[in-house]
Amino acid sequence: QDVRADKDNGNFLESSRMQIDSVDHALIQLIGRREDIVRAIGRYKAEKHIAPLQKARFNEVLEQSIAEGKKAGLSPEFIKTLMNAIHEESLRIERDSTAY
Ligand SMILES: C=C(O[C@@H]1C=C(C(=O)O)C=C[C@H]1O)C(=O)O
Repeated sequence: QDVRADKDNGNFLESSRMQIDSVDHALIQLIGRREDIVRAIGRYKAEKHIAPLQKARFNEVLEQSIAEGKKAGLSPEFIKTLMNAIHEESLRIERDSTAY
């Protein structure tokens, strides 16, 4: 059962959840911005006949993200899961971009 207003006298939960909603909003906007760039790369690659998947580049992205995650107290396993999910979406978008 979810804890709501009755047990949240100082509104700690409510205000913390508002902060989470705001961070989530920013997170989604940022991922959208990232994928806009990917879409442009996808169009460029289609024109030049370059494959969407670039393993060496993605490994670089992964390593950089794992290092950044470490500074932010996030586990390498979590960063790998997160970045792999984002990368999957990138590849989907790039394959779509060839249609434009
Ligand atoms: C965006 C690119 O295309 C793909 C997507 C990547 C990403 O989302 O970071 C990285 C490498 C590629 O597999 C790229 O080649 O840079």
